[in-house]
Amino acid sequence: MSRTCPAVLTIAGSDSGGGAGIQADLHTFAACGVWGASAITALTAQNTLGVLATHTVPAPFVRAQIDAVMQDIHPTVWKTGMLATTDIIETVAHAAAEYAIPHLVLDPVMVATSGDALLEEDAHHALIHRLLPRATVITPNRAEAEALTGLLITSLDEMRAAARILHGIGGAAVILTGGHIEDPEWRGHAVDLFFDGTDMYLLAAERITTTNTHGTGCTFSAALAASLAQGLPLLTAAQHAKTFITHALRAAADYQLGRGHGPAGHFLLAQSAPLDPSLVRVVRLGW
Ligand SMILES: Nc1ncnc2c1ncn2[C@@H]1O[C@H](COP(=O)(O)OP(=O)(O)OP(=O)(O)O)[C@@H](O)[C@H]1O
Ligand SMILES: Cc1ncc(COP(=O)(O)O)c(N)n1
Repeated sequence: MSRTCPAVLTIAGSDSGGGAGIQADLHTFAACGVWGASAITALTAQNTLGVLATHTVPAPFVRAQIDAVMQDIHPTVWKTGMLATTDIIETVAHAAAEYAIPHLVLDPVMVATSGDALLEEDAHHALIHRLLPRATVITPNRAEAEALTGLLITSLDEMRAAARILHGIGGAAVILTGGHIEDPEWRGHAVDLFFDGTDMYLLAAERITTTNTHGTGCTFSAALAASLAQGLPLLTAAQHAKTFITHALRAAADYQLGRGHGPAGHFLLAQSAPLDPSLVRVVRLGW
């Protein structure tokens, strides 16, 4: 008897260096044991030092890729990364509505670690008003949450305020990732904030000392999408994603790939011990 294979569709940009975007997503899906299909929104000529050039895919061709995957492979979870333009955002929002996709993980990619723009300025409005209302969960980092809310976010309290605003905009759950935030009470930890409109939790794990952080946000949200495709509830999926990225950053801490920010070690995970969920502390907060 044949088994169903959990599958995720990532709709994102290609990183020629392999550390972020579509490539990070597919590495992560494979490491998490789910099938990864892809619809590419843009080609970036990129390495660990930065983005040298971008070539955007026309929106109808993004739609053609989505249709080809959906009419045959039927992934139940979509994950979006670099969407580049308003046209592509609107195309993805339409398609998500037409296919009544059960879970959409929206990683609101705007700017690369290197500082290069990955989303047109005038596309922020479409991201908030067209796609966010279709999402199950949005996974902004500090800079993205600041751009979407207008708040300055330097502490856990400000993360909580931003999560409440973001939830209020589109009704999606929020996981505000705190790789670039150091709350004084949580020194030495990388802390993410989870808010689904009912419960607020903090997810904390050791902060790994490494410059190999390229694609960290993509990897976290891809692991989240993979866990949803495997049927885990959202908070459990978030815990798994946090465990996965902590292991992947640990695995990457002592190797060198490129001269800039090297990638997380998705592939090294397969060579080491199984994931240890006790690495992540989950603390319930009032809101
Ligand atoms: N140095 C670190 N040690 C441990 N975990 C980290 C570290 N940096 C980031 N993380 C974790 O990685 C995930 C993504 O975090 P982050 O907020 O850095 O996303 P991002 O800014 O989109 O990533 P990127 O650096 O790729 O742009 C979160 O779970 C965060 O807590
Ligand atoms: C195609 C693509 N998608 C996403 C990112 C963000 O990743 P990071 O913030 O680590 O640069 C990127 N650099 N390139």
